[in-house]
Amino acid sequence: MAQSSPLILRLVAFSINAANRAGKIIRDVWSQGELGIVDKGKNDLQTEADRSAQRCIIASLLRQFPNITIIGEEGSSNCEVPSDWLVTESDPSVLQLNCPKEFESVTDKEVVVWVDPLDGTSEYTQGLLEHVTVLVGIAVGSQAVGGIIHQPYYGYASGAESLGRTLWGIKGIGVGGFTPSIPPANQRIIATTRSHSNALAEQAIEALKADKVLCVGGAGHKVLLLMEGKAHAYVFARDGCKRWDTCAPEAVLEAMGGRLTDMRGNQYAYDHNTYHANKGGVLATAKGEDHDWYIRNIPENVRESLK
Ligand SMILES: Nc1ncnc2c1ncn2[C@@H]1O[C@H](COP(=O)(O)O)[C@@H](OP(=O)(O)O)[C@H]1O
Ligand SMILES: [Mg+2]
Ligand SMILES: [Mg+2]
Ligand SMILES: [Mg+2]
Repeated sequence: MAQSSPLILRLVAFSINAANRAGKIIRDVWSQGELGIVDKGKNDLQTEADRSAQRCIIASLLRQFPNITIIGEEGSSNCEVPSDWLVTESDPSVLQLNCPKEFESVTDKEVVVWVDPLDGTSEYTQGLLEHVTVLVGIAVGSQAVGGIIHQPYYGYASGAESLGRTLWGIKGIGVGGFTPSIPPANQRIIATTRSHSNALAEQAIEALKADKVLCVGGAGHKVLLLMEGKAHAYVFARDGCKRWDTCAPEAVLEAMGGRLTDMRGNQYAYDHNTYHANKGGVLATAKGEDHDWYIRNIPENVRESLK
């Protein structure tokens, strides 16, 4: 790995390959058919794919970057992994990028990596495989700066021979791995949960008077819809999402010019001392959308309940 590249570029470049490797593990677990489903709480599923993908990503990252803080959804993991799970290479094109001045001298101590090894677990167990993503978010201080969204089953529905794609973004640089697009004018398409709704979340969707509501799985997948021009906003007006769900999506979306906040317009903090729960809900809007319009039109009682 080019040691001369700034840490933030090395982390994104390496995490692209780690997320790809985790995506292959997710496909292998699915095709072997033994999902090993556990409910961690209430409607909070974990499978062998979540566990193994997390071990792959964290073991690989820790070998390359032993002094950074890593927080993974599936808790502390055994880092003794099969040797073919250990990633050692980085994406060469990201290492060559020009790093924004403000991130040039970021050190290990300032970095937190938030890992969601499989986002959209509920949909994965139901065979809605294109909703699944692998999320690696890189925070500097409290800010989400870099993100990787790997979609292991991209191309599955169209019968593509080679599956998967990896999107990345770095604030101040931009995005890669896909063709950014903005959603159509004069329409409002809202993406929301299909497996974790409640009365509050429904009330918010109702109030926004969408032309179309897309109920789909995964925080990564919903933000992907915003970045490909298929939805204008992602609205999740309840608790339940966590920092590992939003760190990577926030960084990639904002690197492209969109926004991700809680339902009151506040950004989440991603430093190592922060809470994990996104108690204020999730409101993300595509590039060019009026984020504040959505905040103004969320009923006051909903915003008040999500403090
Ligand atoms: N009430 C809840 N309990 C547990 N996890 C929740 C939740 N609400 C949302 N999430 C998590 O937030 C992510 C996006 O949710 P959704 O797909 O419903 O929009 C999913 O991440 P994971 O699949 O990584 O757990 C989901 O499990
Ligand atoms: Mg989960
Ligand atoms: Mg998730
Ligand atoms: Mg997950």
